[in-house]
Amino acid sequence: MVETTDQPAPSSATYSKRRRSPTPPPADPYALPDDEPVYVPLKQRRAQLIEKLSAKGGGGGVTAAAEKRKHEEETEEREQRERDEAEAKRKKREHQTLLMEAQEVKRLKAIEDAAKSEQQKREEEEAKILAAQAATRTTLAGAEEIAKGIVYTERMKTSWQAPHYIRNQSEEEHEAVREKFHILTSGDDVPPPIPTFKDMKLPKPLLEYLKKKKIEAPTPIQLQGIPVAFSGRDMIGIAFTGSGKTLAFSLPLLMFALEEEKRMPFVQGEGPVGIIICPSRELARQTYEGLQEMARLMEQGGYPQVRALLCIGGINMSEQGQTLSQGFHMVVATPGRLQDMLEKRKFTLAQCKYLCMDEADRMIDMGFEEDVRNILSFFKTQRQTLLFSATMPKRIQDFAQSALVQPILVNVGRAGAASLNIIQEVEYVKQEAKMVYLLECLQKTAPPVIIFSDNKNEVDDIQEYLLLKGVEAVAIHGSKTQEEREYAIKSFKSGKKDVMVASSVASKGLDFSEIQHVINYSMPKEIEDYTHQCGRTGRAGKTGIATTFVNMQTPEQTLLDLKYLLMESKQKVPPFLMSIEDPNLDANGKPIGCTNCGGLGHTIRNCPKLEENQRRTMAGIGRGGDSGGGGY
Ligand SMILES: Nc1ncnc2c1ncn2[C@@H]1O[C@H](COP(=O)(O)OP(=O)(O)OP(=O)(O)O)[C@@H](O)[C@H]1O
Repeated sequence: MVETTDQPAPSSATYSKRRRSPTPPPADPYALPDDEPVYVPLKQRRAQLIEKLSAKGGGGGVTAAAEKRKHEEETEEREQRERDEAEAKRKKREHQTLLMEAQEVKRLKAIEDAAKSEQQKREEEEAKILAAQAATRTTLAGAEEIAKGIVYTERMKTSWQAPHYIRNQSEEEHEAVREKFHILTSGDDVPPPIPTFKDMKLPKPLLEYLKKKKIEAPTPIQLQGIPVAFSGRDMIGIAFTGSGKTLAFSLPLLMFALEEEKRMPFVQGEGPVGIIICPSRELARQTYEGLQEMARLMEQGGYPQVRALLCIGGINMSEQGQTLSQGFHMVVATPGRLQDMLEKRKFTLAQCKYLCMDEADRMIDMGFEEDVRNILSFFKTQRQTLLFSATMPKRIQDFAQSALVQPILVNVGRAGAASLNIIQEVEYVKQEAKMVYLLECLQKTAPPVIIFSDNKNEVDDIQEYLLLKGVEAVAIHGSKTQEEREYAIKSFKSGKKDVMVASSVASKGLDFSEIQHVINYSMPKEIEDYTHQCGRTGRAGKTGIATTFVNMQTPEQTLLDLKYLLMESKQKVPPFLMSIEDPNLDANGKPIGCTNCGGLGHTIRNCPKLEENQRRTMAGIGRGGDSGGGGY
C-alpha cells in the first residue's frame, strides 16, 4: 500500500511517536556555522602535515624529519629571541633605577655640600690627599713580622731609674721643668726630665768627656730624651738643628753596649746590640767618631772595651777587619751598605735590641723606606726604636707609629722651625747679579762659611768662581767621589779651607763647628730643606747668620713659606716678602698651612714635597738622588 499525502494531520500522539532529530543545544553566539572551515594555527597544521607525511614512510620520512628539525630550530630561535628581549627590558629597567638612584645620591650630596662650610670641604679634601699618601706607605716592620702577624705590645724594660729625689717629685714639678725648657711630650708614663748629666747616672769618664767638650748641662732634647731612651721606651725626638740630638741617642746606645759587655763579654761573630742608621755617609761617620771617642775614654777609665763598626758605602770594610773579627757592640750605618752586609751575612741582628734612625723623616722621604723595611726583617726580637729629626711632618709620625710600641713624643720647639740662635736675612738679588754679590756677601762674617745650591753644576761653578777670586773653597755634591768628599770635609773642618760650597742634601745633619755664615745661593723649594741648611750655623747655643738669595725666579708659594717661617722664628721680614698675600687664609685670617710638610705658605694641595715624592715615584728614584752623602 502506498501512502498518500492527503492523509489527515497526525495527532500530537502520533507526532510524538515519529523519529525526530534531537533538540539543538541553545545557540552559541560565537559558534561557527557548520559549513565554515575551522581555523587551525600554522604550527598545528605543520605538525599535522609532518605527522601525515611521516605515517606514509619512505623518502617522505627524511623530508619530514628535516621539516621537524627546522621547525624545532625555529621555535628555539624564537623562544631565545623572546628571552633576550625580556632580559634586555629587565636590564634597561634596572639601569634606569640605578641611574635614578645615582641622580638622587648626587642631588642629596649637592644639598649636603652646599650646607658644608668652605673649611669643611677643604679639610675633607686634604684628609683624602693625606690618606692617599698614607696608602702608598705600608707598615714600617720587617717582612717576617708582617707575615707572621707579630705585633709587639709590651714596652722594653731596662734597669735604669731616675735618682730617688727626682722620682719623688710630683708630675706637676716635672711638667714645670718641661715648660721651662719648652719641651712638649706625649705618650703614657713619660719618664721625668733630668736637668743634669750627673743625675742621669752617667759614669765618671763620660762626665769628664762632656766637661772637656764644654758640654756642661744637657740641652732640652737631651734632658728629656736621654731619660726616655735610658728607660727603654720607643721615642720620636724632634728638636731644632744643632740642639744636640746626636748625643741624645748615642749615649744610651753606648751605655747599653757597656751593660751587655759586662754581662757577657763579646767574642767573634757576636753583636751588635744596637744600630744607628743615618741618611748620609758623612753623617754616619761623624756619629761613629763620637761613639768611638766616648768608648775609648770609658775603656781608659777602667770600663770594659766596647767596639763600634762603621758601615757605609765607599769604604773598604776590611779596614775594620779587627773590629769584625773581635765581635762588636754598635753599628753606625747608611741603609744601603747595612742591608748589603746583612744580606751577605757579614753579621746578624739576632742580638740587636736598639735601633735609632737619625733624620728619620729625610731617610723615608729620600726613598730609603724599602731598605729600612728590609733591615727590620733581620731583627729576631723586639727592639727599642728611636726616631730623631729637626723636622718630622705628621705623615711621617703617623707612619712611624706602626714601628713603635707605646712611643713617647718629645718635641722641643715647633717641628720645622729654625733655631732661634740664627739671624736669618733674606736678600733680593737678580739672577745675573748673584755670583758677583756672593763675594760681597762673604764679607759679612769671618770664615768658615757654607754656600748651598740645589744644583750640582752650580755648585761647581760657584767653587770655580771663588777659586778664581782667590777664595779657599771646596765643593761637595753627589757626583763627587768618596775621596773628594772626604777631602772637602776634612779640609773644611780643620780650617784649611774657608768656604764649602755644597748641594742641599750633601751636608745635612753635619756638625761643622762654629760655622759663622750660611748662604743659601738659591732658596730651596721645600721649607724643611731651608731649615736644615740654615741649621748648619747657630749650633750648640752659638749664634750665626743665614743669608738667602731670592728673586723673580723664586716661586711665590716658596716665598710665602719663607715669610711665615721668618715670622715664627721672630726674624725681620723684608717688605717685599711682607707684601705677598696669602690666598689660603682661614676664617680668622690665619694661614691654613700644609698638613704634609708643615709649611705655612701653602696647603697640602700644592705641597712641593708631595710633588717631589710623586716625581721620584714616577722616575723610580730610590736612595735619594743627589744625596751627596750617597746613602749606600
Ligand atoms: N749639652 C750640650 N751643650 C753644649 N753643646 C752641645 C751639647 N750637646 C751637644 N752639643 C754640641 O752641639 C753641636 C750640635 O749637636 P748635634 O750635631 O747633635 O745637633 P743635632 O741636633 O743633631 O743637629 P742636626 O739636626 O743639624 O743634625 C755638637 O757640636 C755637639 O758637640
